[in-house]
Amino acid sequence: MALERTFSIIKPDATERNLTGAVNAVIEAAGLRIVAQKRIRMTRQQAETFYAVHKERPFFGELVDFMISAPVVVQVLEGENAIAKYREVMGATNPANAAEGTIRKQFAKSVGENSVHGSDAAETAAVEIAQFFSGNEIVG
Ligand SMILES: Nc1ncnc2c1ncn2[C@@H]1O[C@H](COP(=O)(O)OP(=O)(O)OP(=O)(O)O)[C@@H](O)[C@H]1O
Repeated sequence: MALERTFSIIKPDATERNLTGAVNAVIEAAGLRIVAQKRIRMTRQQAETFYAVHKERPFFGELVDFMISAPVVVQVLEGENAIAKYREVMGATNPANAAEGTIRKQFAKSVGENSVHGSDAAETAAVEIAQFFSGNEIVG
């Protein structure tokens, strides 16, 4: 299986509680390599663009406000089957439904403040990576 890349965000609820390293430890223990990473404060426009697929959902405003409420860490993760593997490592969207050992089970506060994002498919991974990183910032 070829190496694959996925896009990850360590969300404001996690950066605020100083959990960046703890989340990264779970990522690395799962065999995923962090090939790009930066801490940023998302603009409202970046957050709205990133979550545009959810713009008709009732929680959209709350989601955008949350994503700009504190810094986030954006990342590119690389590994075999990285997209599916990271979704597994993150756990279910709602931490109440997340499996033991997953990032969301360990750290998420609620369905909204759920500590991490991970791309759901190869096409979205490519778009999301390109929204936040230029090619020379990714070092595999
Ligand atoms: N019912 C809800 N109330 C508040 N926020 C929600 C709700 N459902 C989803 N969200 C927020 O919107 C994000 C995107 O929802 P989606 O259903 O795509 O979940 P996901 O694919 O597990 O998460 P992500 O896209 O962040 O990896 C969730 O991670 C969460 O932060």
